[in-house]
Amino acid sequence: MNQEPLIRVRGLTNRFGQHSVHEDLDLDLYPREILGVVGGSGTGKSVLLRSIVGLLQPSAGRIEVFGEDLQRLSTQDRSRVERRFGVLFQRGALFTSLTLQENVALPLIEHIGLTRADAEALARVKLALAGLPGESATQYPAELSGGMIKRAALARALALDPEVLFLDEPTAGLDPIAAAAFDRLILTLRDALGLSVFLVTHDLDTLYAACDRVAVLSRGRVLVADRIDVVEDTDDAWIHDYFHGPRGRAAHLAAYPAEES
Ligand SMILES: Nc1ncnc2c1ncn2[C@@H]1O[C@H](COP(=O)(O)OP(=O)(O)OP(=O)(O)O)[C@@H](O)[C@H]1O
Repeated sequence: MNQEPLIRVRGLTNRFGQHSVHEDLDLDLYPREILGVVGGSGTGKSVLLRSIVGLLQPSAGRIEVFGEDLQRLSTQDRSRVERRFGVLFQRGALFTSLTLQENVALPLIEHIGLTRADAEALARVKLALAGLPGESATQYPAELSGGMIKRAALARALALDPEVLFLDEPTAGLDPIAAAAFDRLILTLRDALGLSVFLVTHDLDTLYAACDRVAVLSRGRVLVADRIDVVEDTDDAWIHDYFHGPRGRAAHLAAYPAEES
């Protein structure tokens, strides 16, 4: 890509005691791209996400975001940078005792100081943006399907108009139809809002349907980060098993039906 990356990770190292998760890891996220991050269980996908969004202090390395080195910033400047991120965590984490519009309004009240009425009005816009019907605004998470909860969590991640969206396994636990609809929503939001998306996933269909590039984590580093056709052809045992196993082949054929013979 001949653009400057929005996020540049260099030499990232993360260790927990004797356990090394990342060793000298490099990765870039470019403007308006959807980057899928995959790898076996425990390869450090979530730890990488948490390092970038500032929830985890890396053992070593540099993370530049919007041209600024996160580690060199004051706490105040860091939170200014981190406000430009929207994060959807693996377990959705909505407050069960709040309605959807109250959940989404919360960051608007806390971070921007909107009045409750204004925040809830804006929250309803965000819920609509995430594809939820108007009546869902006054519902509680327990009243909703898994797919709707994911959409509500996405609406909350979008509350502060982020430039970069971090999604940790957004389609986990969704049925295939809801998962495919969520993939389309991510694409639509990227196109409409010009977002860049860092998407940790195990979902092969999401990789084919939504991602511009795929980064594979293995043995503490990024083994390859490229278009999916290049990644598929990378000579590595895990990549071979993942992309050329039965599920991988099915996802590939769904994306390229003309190849079916
Ligand atoms: N705070 C922590 N303290 C100690 N070890 C940790 C901590 N956070 C993560 N780890 C370890 O780091 C490794 C990578 O964890 P991580 O959650 O990033 O994996 P992952 O690739 O996202 O896995 P999965 O696909 O199963 O979600 C794991 O071995 C995990 O136990």
